[in-house]
Amino acid sequence: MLDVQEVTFAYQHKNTLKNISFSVNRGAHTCIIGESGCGKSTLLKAIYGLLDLDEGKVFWNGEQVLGPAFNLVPGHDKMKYLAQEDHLMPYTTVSENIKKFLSRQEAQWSQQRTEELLEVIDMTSFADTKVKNLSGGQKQRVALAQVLAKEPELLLLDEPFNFIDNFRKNKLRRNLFNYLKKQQITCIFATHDSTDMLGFADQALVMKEGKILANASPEQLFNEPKSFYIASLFQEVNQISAKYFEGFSSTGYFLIYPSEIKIDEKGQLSATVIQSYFNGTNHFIKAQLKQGESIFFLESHAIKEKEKVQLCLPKELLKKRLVE
Ligand SMILES: Nc1ncnc2c1ncn2[C@@H]1O[C@H](COP(=O)(O)OP(=O)(O)OP(=O)(O)O)[C@@H](O)[C@H]1O
Repeated sequence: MLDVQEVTFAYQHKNTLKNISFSVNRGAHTCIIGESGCGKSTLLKAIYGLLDLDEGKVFWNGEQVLGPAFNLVPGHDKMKYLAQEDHLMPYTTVSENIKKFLSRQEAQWSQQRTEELLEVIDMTSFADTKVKNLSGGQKQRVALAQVLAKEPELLLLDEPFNFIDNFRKNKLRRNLFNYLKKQQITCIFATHDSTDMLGFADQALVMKEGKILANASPEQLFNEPKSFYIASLFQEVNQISAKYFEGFSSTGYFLIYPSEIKIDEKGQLSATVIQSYFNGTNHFIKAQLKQGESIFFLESHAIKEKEKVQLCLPKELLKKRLVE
């Protein structure tokens, strides 16, 4: 189990991590999500022991993880950390790059493990290709296989899919997280992408300006976001004043996703359509409420500019999406 206790850290004088505490159970997958610069990479480095903390402690299975001031070789030996930049050997093949990191060297075992990891990263056909001839996304996948090769107990991944195209990303995410669950490897990964979080994390930590704003399951964060910042991690969200609805306070607002709003002649809100954007499955419609604010919703067909619509927000959602 990982136990992070009241960790505070500053690069110069500005605190980058502020009083961070959380724990992760063995085999669980935890995602750290938040806007650029909020401290995700710094938190991963703190967990791995690459930083000397100003305050607080990190424990892995009861043993304290110490920073570089106490460790000749920074980084905990039961963990592996994959940074955003890779350290591959460009003039050797993909297979050799993976083999070099295997914990044992017997030929047959080593060959089997390499083949297994090539499958996880979906690069079996590139086994004999030199790394210098790979694309950025392919290199990122080889770097991923290298950290898996060491059979870590805890895997720390910093934006592991950011150079990988959408087509490959889905398969890679499924392969990787299934492999980690099978091997009972605990994983903490930083991401900007809510799809990484929704489908593959058991627990999500939302960070903003060096603090943890929320620690919950991805479903809970999606269904009951406590702030506009949290809801916006998932998709463009509507922030609609509560004063337009009978029985609610005049200061609060509702957070409603575009897909949850329906056109209905008995709907509570009157709006005028401004523009329709085709997104492949639906049309994303921007409209203006009669009170002046913008509102976004989804429809199966495009709607002409200036057309008047009545919009309905499901009553059952209003209570749990009210932010005071
Ligand atoms: N080596 C460093 N020296 C000084 N400041 C740093 C250093 N590394 C990061 N920072 C600053 O610390 C803050 C947090 O950076 P960090 O890289 O942890 O954010 P992040 O959430 O991982 O961002 P991104 O999503 O863009 O990778 C930023 O303001 C950044 O400029």
